[in-house]
Amino acid sequence: MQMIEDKAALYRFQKKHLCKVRGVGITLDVSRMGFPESLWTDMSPVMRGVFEAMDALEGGAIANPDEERMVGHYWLRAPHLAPEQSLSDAIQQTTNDVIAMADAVHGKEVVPEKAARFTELLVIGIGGSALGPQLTADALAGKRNKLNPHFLDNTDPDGIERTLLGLKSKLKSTLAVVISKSGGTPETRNGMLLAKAAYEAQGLTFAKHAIAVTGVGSKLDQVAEGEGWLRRFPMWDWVGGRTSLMSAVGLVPMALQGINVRLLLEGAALMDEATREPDVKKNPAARLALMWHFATGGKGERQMVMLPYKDRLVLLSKYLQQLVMESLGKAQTLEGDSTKQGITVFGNKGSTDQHAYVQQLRDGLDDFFATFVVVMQEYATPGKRSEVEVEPGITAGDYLRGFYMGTRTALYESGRPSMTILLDKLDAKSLGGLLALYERAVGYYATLVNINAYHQPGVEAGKKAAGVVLDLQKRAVEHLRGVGAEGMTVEALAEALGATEQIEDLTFILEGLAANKRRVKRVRTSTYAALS
Ligand SMILES: O=P(O)(O)OC[C@H]1O[C@](O)(CO)[C@@H](O)[C@@H]1O
Repeated sequence: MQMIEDKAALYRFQKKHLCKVRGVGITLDVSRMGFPESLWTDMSPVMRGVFEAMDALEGGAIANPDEERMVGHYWLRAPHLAPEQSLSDAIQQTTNDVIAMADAVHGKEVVPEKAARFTELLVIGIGGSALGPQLTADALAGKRNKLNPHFLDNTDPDGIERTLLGLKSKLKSTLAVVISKSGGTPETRNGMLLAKAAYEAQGLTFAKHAIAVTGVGSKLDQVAEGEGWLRRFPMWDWVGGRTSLMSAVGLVPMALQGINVRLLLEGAALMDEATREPDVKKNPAARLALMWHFATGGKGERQMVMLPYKDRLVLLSKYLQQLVMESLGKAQTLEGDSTKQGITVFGNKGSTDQHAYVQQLRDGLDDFFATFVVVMQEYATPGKRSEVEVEPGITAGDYLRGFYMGTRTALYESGRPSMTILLDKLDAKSLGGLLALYERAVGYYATLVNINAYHQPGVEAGKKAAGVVLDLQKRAVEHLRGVGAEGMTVEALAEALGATEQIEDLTFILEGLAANKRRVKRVRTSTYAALS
């Protein structure tokens, strides 16, 4: 990495290369990335093609060729840019409907079956249908939420039970929002069915407490319609799960919690305007993508370590993990040639990480670049508290900024690249801007390395394989039922089911059922029988 030893020269370099988006209060500082000054000019011709591809995408091209879909998340915050009037109308109508619905819930026009008002919000979804709402719920929570958010984002029965038990006496005043673009994701379906059972166990009708966000006509949509749920909001095939926060997927939970969704959309729209700038030096998303490209050699050679110095942003790295890794982790170029692409993302929060993995970042493997996310204003309303001084003239917040600066310097001194994203303050507008910045940087980077950022074929492979395993379980249990108390060895069972190649899976299935005292017991080593 190209270092600038002289502090005054480094300061001049930093000032020269700062990129500010004033309307959203976000500044990108790439001065510690160790790049040559010629990079912007060298990459400008390549970036022209990248900008053209983005223009085409925003204009409604089939930018996701494998799924033959348009890619329209930028229209969600600028509906007038959608390529068809019907799409603009649908976006505007949905946003208005979501806000009106949340107002009706807050104003007690929509009330639960057996309680005076809704006070809790149970969001059921996974991946792109959970990570954004989880991030915003934590980052933008007010002193008092209009509805308090809770999440079911897995098919772990213990995790689900824990959340539902936590809600127990409040379930009657809990509004469940089930979110699934496809409407067929098993984890979400399972969470919904377990939640439904909990409502019913308390004599409550789930439908009178439930809202669906899903594709029109999906399995979930049919269930919601058939059972007469409170509301259904649409999700469109031209919005990817990992970029769906600004569709009904994110707007419904955010609006119900009491977050100003219009401000979030405004921040994203402002960032979109700034990142459409064709001059690389003035375009923060282009700079970000180029920094990733420079740092990783365009081959993912370094990992992206996210270090937000803000507790409220602790979920940012999880959110970006999906956005970046599901988008960029690809095996084929756009032409179908073999490649191995991706950038590994991890992180937690500063300065907490100082006491965990920063030791390795400073002294160990040189295989990453750090991204510090720093929020200048400590509280939403500065100057309104009498601050505790932890040392004469020094507060906890001073320490937080001090640790950021200290860690940045320590990394630089050991030749480790880092960049900083500085937020003037954290609110719906700046968070909308920050997420829009990453969305576009991911899009630009994908074009730089010539891949489709908008599909996820690898995930589908795992889902199919899980389906095969569950089918094997059903057949195994059925067969053991006909065998009697003496049971069968796993080898004999595999033979009988014509599944000798799946004997490892079969063993794990039987062990899992026996461990949970469900349907199967182990009678001897490697021998199982059906539970009577
Ligand atoms: O919203 P859905 O269709 O339930 O999908 C949830 C998530 O599953 C994925 O397809 C990956 O399994 C993500 O891309 C998506 O965000």
